[in-house]
Amino acid sequence: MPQKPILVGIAGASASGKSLLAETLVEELKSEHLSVISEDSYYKDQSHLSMDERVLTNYDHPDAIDHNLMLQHLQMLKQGEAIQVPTYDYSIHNRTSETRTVRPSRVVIYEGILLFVNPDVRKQFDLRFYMDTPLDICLIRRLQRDIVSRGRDMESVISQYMETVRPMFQQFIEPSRQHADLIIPRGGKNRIAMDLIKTKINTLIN
Ligand SMILES: Nc1ncnc2c1ncn2[C@@H]1O[C@H](COP(=O)(O)OP(=O)(O)O)[C@@H](O)[C@H]1O
Ligand SMILES: O=c1ccn([C@@H]2O[C@H](COP(=O)(O)O)[C@@H](O)[C@H]2O)c(=O)[nH]1
Repeated sequence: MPQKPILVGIAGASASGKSLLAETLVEELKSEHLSVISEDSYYKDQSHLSMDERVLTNYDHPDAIDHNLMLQHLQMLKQGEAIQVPTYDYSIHNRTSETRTVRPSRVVIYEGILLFVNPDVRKQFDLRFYMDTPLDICLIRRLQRDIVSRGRDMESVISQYMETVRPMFQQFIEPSRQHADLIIPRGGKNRIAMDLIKTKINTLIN
């Protein structure tokens, strides 16, 4: 009988601490039981566009993400099947030619800004968490992270933030918090929230 994993979704603004929460759960729970997948892996292929055109894509709009493929993957995991997750390179704003095999571990965590916007996708998650970190803190963290790790400069991070990141947060991401089971204030270092989530996941695993 194939294993049917528990699917966990962590949504919230960019740089709200979604990845940190997911990574901390992997560290603190038995890691062989957990896999983490980023929604960013599902950005649509942009090989047909030049670099100048890719820079203009609105990466915070639901249309930028292949939620059909994500839905198919979530359903496959539920049936105990392994999936081939695309890999994404932020420095070229495109998928690479590689994929990553993810097997249906006991718990599969998806983290991403737009996970709860599409009704078919969000209903696949058994547990839905929303990181409720103040936007000014997210912006400061995003500036640091994107310059250090995603090959960006300050001017491009700020202009993208004003043109798309903030308006799309207000239009799509913030309203999607109503679909969460648990709202997590202060982000990925909220010890009490972390312990509650670990207890819940342990109960479901055992
Ligand atoms: N509670 C926190 N305190 C300090 N730094 C944090 C906290 N949460 C996240 N960070 C840092 O902020 C940046 C963005 O966090 P990350 O988890 O990558 O956000 P997301 O996955 O939501 O985009 C990272 O550099 C991370 O280490
Ligand atoms: O090519 C790209 C792809 C995405 N982005 C930005 O990434 C964030 C989502 O990732 P988080 O890890 O949740 O921050 C989104 O706000 C996009 O604007 C990008 O800049 N370039």
